[in-house]
Amino acid sequence: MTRRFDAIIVGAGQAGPPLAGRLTAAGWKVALIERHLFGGTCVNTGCTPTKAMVASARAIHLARRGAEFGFSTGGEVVVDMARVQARAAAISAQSREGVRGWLDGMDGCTVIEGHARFVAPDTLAVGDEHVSAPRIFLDVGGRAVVPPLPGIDTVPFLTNTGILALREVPKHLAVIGGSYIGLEFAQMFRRFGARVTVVEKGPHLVAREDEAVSEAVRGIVEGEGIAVRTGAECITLSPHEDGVAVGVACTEGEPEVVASHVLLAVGRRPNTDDLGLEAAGIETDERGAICVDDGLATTADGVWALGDCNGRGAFTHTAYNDFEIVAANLLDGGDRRVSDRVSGYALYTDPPLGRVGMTLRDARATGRPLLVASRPMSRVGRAAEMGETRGSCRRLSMPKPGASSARRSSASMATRRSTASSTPSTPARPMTCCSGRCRSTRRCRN
Ligand SMILES: Cc1cc2nc3c(=O)[nH]c(=O)nc-3n(C[C@H](O)[C@H](O)[C@H](O)COP(=O)(O)OP(=O)(O)OC[C@H]3O[C@@H](n4cnc5c(N)ncnc54)[C@H](O)[C@@H]3O)c2cc1C
Ligand SMILES: NC(=O)c1ccc[n+]([C@@H]2O[C@H](COP(=O)([O-])OP(=O)(O)OC[C@H]3O[C@@H](n4cnc5c(N)ncnc54)[C@H](O)[C@@H]3O)[C@@H](O)[C@H]2O)c1
Repeated sequence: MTRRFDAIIVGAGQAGPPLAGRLTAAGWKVALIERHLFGGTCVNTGCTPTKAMVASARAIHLARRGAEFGFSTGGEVVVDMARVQARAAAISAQSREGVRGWLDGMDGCTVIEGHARFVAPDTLAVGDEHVSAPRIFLDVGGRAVVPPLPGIDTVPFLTNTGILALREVPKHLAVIGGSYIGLEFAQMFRRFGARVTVVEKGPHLVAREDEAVSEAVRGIVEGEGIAVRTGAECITLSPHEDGVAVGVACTEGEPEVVASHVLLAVGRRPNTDDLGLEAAGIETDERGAICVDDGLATTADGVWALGDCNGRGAFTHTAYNDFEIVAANLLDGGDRRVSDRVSGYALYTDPPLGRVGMTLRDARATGRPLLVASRPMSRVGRAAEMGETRGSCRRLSMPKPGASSARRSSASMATRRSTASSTPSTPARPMTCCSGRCRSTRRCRN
């Protein structure tokens, strides 16, 4: 039997539930299919538990700095990892139940639990059942990449999911990958009391940023006692009596790091390999990201892809903004485009790194005149009062072609007040449709 709806949404992550809300409010009959945890990555194994743990780590860090602020805790700060873990899990659970309750109570929304797979362009199978609709929205997210590092099959390792279940502080955590996930976990576990080594194959940490920003971040984490090994292009893993031997012999320094635990934080891949996309004629690029046009339509009529699975952003705020674009275009007669989005980035180390708009490197590459203003946090009065003088803030401005005053600007800052993660809607640089192979460019435009 096939159940018919006006629309089907696959995935209850960051874009699916709000889209269900808008569509049902417009009178559509909607099916929302989720195969695992409501709220998706962000709520269950991403933003929510990690930021809860970042908060524990920061409280612990501040307690250790008590003397500086004028108090004493009467001895060494003792970390109870099981309680840190339980606190984060409870905050996640509350959010997950909130998403589930919202969908269950949504008039016109049918929640179906199970793995969805296309069997025809307008039909998905979920277990023994078939559901069909003229409009289908994919919000299937992604999962941690596990690269074929030599020895990977011979040792235990963690990803962002497994590390959240640790109830004891690792003796020595080796973090492979020095970007968002790697650095957030590296700093929090260092503050929990672990020895931590970050192993990054590129020459810099957080390589999307300007070199000076990357080096400032490196200085901050090294200042807390985290060892950083960059340029580690030939990492090997092998069993060791004390855990895992991580070979980093290709760089200067010790050729091997022996860790009790290894975290892989080397990127994410979209959950598109088991969706039956070929049955609907939906194309993907070489990373498995679904090819979409500027309005997030896929290469199949009546199918859209939102969030991490379309490769056009990998943040909660970009997934949510995808929902806003699709809903505005379908329901409000809008003509919103992904290429109109100014990307905002936030790395929740402490101090956090926030950036909206271009890097200095990209701005310089335009060849246009630039105004650059920067200030170390050590020269900001409020930062000194808060004891938060690490890092700096910077603002870039460039005149619009033909305009006399500086109109476009970007800002990056590593400061306590840079934690906003919303995305402004002023024009940004153009983005390409797909990151690589796209057999059809019918819907792909810059
Ligand atoms: C450790 C970590 C920390 C992060 N921290 C931040 C942060 O601080 N700020 C930020 O902006 N971003 C952060 N992110 C990124 C953020 O979590 C993602 O960008 C966001 O969750 C993407 O939302 P989504 O809706 O695209 O996908 P997801 O949230 O991954 O949701 C996809 C859902 O689809 C379901 N699904 C998949 N396939 C199927 C199928 N075939 N049938 C049925 N259901 C299916 C999945 O079970 C899942 O529930 C973090 C990510 C990680 C891993
Ligand atoms: N604060 C946030 O908003 C936040 C937090 C966590 C995750 N996220 C999202 O999740 C995505 C994934 O994060 P991520 O940090 O895993 O990936 P990433 O793509 O941001 O960075 C991966 C890092 O691993 C390195 N790397 C790749 N292969 C390697 C190898 N074999 N050995 C050593 N290093 C290697 C890369 O050079 C890069 O520095 C991010 O792009 C981001 O969008 C966001």
